[in-house]
Amino acid sequence: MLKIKVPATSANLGAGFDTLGVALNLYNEFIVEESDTVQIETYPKIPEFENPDKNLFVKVLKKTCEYIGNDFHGVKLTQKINVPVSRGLGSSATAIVGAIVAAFTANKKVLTDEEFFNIAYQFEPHPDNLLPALKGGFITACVEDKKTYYSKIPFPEELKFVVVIPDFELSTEKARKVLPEKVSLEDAVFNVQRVSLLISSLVNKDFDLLKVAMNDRLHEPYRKKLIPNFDKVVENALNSGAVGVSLSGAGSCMIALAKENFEDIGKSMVEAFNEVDIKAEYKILEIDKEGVQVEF
Ligand SMILES: Nc1ncnc2c1ncn2[C@@H]1O[C@H](COP(=O)(O)OP(=O)(O)OP(=O)(O)O)[C@@H](O)[C@H]1O
Ligand SMILES: N[C@@H](CCO)C(=O)O
Repeated sequence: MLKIKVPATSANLGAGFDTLGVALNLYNEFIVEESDTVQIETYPKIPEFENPDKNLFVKVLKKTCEYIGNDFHGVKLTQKINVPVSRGLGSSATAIVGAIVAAFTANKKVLTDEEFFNIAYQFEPHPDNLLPALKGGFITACVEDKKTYYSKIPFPEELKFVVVIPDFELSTEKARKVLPEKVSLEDAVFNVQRVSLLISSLVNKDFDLLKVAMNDRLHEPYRKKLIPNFDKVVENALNSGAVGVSLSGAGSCMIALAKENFEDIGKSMVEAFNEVDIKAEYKILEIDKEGVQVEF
């Protein structure tokens, strides 16, 4: 029996589109036991996830066994799901990372980064979610000539994340379809300037710069049409003391960075969604430094 615990992630942080990601202390747990058939239980119950042909964890587990060269006979999988699904908190990355690590651990194989990406990218081509889920912490990544390069960035202990979770799903697929194929040089420069400032202001603890540094022109202007009252959520969070706010991943969650007033910020973001008749809840989270954890 293996117990795999994988953290939620928040990709982008505004200007770091497809580049930056952070692991959060909210976890999905996957309990993996030997079986000759595929049996899946989810807590809370999500019938779609109990379908052996559709479950992402099982698909990745099968593919990884094939990659390793072992026949896949079945699995008894128990999922304890705490990461909201299709909300921009890396739920798919938890399943992909969990399954790859489970298969390598069960087969007593060492997982290299290259092997990890070879398998993981067949399911999700976004290192900004995959890497924090695997390694923990705050990570910047890029892919060049099919190779992934990444580096961990120290994250200031002073900051916490206030995440507002609206009561509607937004798949990454849908949120990518609204993006333009080309952007202007002006918008590209806008983001290069801000993502550089974002990293520097976090490392140097110049938190007053984050409000500007998290601004983005590559994805949020297009995606905010899918998030009712987006601007008001941002405004309320900043007025309640957040130092920066962005969409989390591809949405629908939004995430505020703050040193204090966490409850007020969370309530104010929920209120903005409630104004347009959308139920929402908030969570106050911290960075997860460890990434995926395995218990035998
Ligand atoms: N615990 C899980 N078990 C099996 N499949 C899952 C699980 N969690 C998520 N998935 C799969 O991942 C899909 C959601 O992935 P999607 O990339 O759209 O959103 P996300 O990962 O939550 O958000 P983002 O990528 O923006 O952070 C679900 O529809 C489901 O197919
Ligand atoms: N960087 C990705 C993360 C979602 O997987 C996006 O924003 O589409």
